[in-house]
Amino acid sequence: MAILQNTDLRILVVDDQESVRSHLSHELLRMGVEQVLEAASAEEALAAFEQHQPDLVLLDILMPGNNGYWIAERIRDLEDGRWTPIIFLTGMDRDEDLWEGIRTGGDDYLIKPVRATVLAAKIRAMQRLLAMQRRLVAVTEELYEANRQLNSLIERDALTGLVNRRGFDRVLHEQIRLARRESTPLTLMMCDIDFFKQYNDNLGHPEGDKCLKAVANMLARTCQRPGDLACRVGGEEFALILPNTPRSGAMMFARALTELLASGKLPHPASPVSPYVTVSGGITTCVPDESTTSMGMVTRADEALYAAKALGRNHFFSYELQVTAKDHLVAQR
Ligand SMILES: Nc1nc2c(ncn2[C@@H]2O[C@H](COP(=O)(O)OP(=O)(O)OP(=O)(O)O)[C@@H](O)[C@H]2O)c(=O)[nH]1
Repeated sequence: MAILQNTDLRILVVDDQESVRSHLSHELLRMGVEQVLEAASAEEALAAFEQHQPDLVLLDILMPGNNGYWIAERIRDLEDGRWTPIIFLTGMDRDEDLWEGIRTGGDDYLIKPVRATVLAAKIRAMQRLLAMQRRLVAVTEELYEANRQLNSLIERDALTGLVNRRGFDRVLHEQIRLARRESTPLTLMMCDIDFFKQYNDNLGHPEGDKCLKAVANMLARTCQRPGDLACRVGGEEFALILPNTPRSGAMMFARALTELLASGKLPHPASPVSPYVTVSGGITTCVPDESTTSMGMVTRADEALYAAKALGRNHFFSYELQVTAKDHLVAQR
């Protein structure tokens, strides 16, 4: 009669004696175990363990070659965050043997001959522990995923969907470290919608929100490489973190953004500089060294943005560019 319930259990029986293995297999199947695997040596046991990942192992101790203690230790090494119950089934009845069995990784220790009901009870107890352990793993994974989602929400701007100031601070810090380690150029671009106050005053706050979303969308579209990141760092202020981007690349980026905005033709009836929405941008590029900080880069980009505004807005400005680009890009020094 099947005395074990819900036994989709796969059990590995390790014993060098064929008669013991087949007797145990027969008993286990009679109890209701779904599948029994047999191994006659340490090598066979480990191969079967790796290939079939049994739910439980019944392990003899005295065998030619490596013994059961050795197998238990290897099994514990092979488990990667998992836990497989191991029950020793042996004729060795000294307390020291039992101690060694538990020490090397066994979870229980039974002395042969073992009555079927006792074995079934022990397996049942292990099944319960196994179910708890699996639930714990599942809950840990759920928690990890929930935490990941929470973190990404915390770093997201609700209106535009871009990374917010908090995420910007973290990523910029990380990218400075990375660029310093790899000696690669890092570009930071701070952008600001021109005369946005007038936009709001003229068309109303809801339209202002739509405009912010549209500009955010364009910024995100301009970020084409996987490392590029568009962020909303303030009301109508955006930042772009562009790893591995030298000054020439920063200039191309600014041009692409300006062209995208120009083609978008978002009406801005209150703007003194254009009938359409424009942005100004401050750019800084460097190969970070020990003295480079997030705050230093942001300050430098902000100063460049201020200069771009002073030049009449609808400009990108960098203190570090060597050449003057046509139209909207201005370089100095
Ligand atoms: N619609 C909307 N407006 C916002 C939001 N956050 C900030 N603003 C507005 O953005 C405007 C920013 O104004 P200013 O800092 O004077 O900037 P500006 O008018 O663009 O001037 P310049 O940058 O010098 O061209 C303010 O009117 C804010 O109310 C938002 O989430 N939605």
